[in-house]
Amino acid sequence: MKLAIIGLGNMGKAILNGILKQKLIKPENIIAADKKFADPDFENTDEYASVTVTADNCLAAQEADYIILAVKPQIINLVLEDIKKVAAAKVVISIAAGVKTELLAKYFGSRAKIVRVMPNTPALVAAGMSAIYYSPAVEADEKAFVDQIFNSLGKTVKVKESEMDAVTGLSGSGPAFVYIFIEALSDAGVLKGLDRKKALKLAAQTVKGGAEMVLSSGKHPAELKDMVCSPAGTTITGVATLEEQGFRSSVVQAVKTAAERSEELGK
Ligand SMILES: NC(=O)C1=CN([C@@H]2O[C@H](COP(=O)(O)OP(=O)(O)OC[C@H]3O[C@@H](n4cnc5c(N)ncnc54)[C@H](O)[C@@H]3O)[C@@H](O)[C@H]2O)C=CC1
Ligand SMILES: O=C(O)[C@@H]1CCC=N1
Repeated sequence: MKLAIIGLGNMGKAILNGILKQKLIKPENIIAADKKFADPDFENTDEYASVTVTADNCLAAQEADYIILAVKPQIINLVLEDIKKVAAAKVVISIAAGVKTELLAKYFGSRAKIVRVMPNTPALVAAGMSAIYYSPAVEADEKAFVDQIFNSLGKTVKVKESEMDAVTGLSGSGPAFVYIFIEALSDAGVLKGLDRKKALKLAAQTVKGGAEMVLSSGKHPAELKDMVCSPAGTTITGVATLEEQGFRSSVVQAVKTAAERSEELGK
């Protein structure tokens, strides 16, 4: 199986490097296309050394059986124009926020094999979360291969296409919200006298540990929170402050507005 990845920015690179680390597809079967490769100053450093690189989207699409579109929603039409003549019978996997299968079908036809995936950047360390929607024409063996790609990068979940904007606001954008939380936790540690390195380690491992508890204990987050809160203790004092400061509602608004932006991008 040959895979083309078109758009090697933050997410395209996370997917490529994740796949290479997991050794799921041999590097010689991967072709990476990005307009930046046409830049005379571009150096094919270690990052891409093992895969074929090109600035020609059409060539990449022509060579491949599976094509991942990892370009910004705002320019996806340009890329679809580039590849429409050669990609109609292939499996086209778009990760672009908001871009609907309806738009892709305008280029490849209503019976095209279109997949929408909303991954996230922790794919780079095999801790990604990808939501997948298959259009009806995608065959079982093709679904199995796409599942395998994204399972190798972390966890996957199947969603309806109508759920994609919500997923984008939550797990697509979510890592940025989590990083801000981790940064704020470690800032607070520094404020209270810890050195930065120690504070960051304490903060990141605490978030990781909390996530592991939710995923593996089967307990509701509220119950896990209650287990940390001693009567008149330190934690409930901090929890009361978070509630006073509107932490919960800030998070809800962040995901809601991110999801709404995804809806807008799809119009
Ligand atoms: N960054 C993230 O965490 C996530 C991004 N996505 C989606 O992934 C897509 C890419 O996002 P990022 O990687 O963040 O963007 P980015 O801006 O980092 O990367 C986009 C890449 O596309 C290349 N490009 C621009 N025009 C091109 C063209 N005509 N032909 C070929 N390549 C071209 C750029 O040179 C750049 O390397 C977007 O649609 C976004 O919605 C989805 C999930 C998470
Ligand atoms: O910010 C964005 O638009 C993309 C989609 C999800 C994460 N990053």
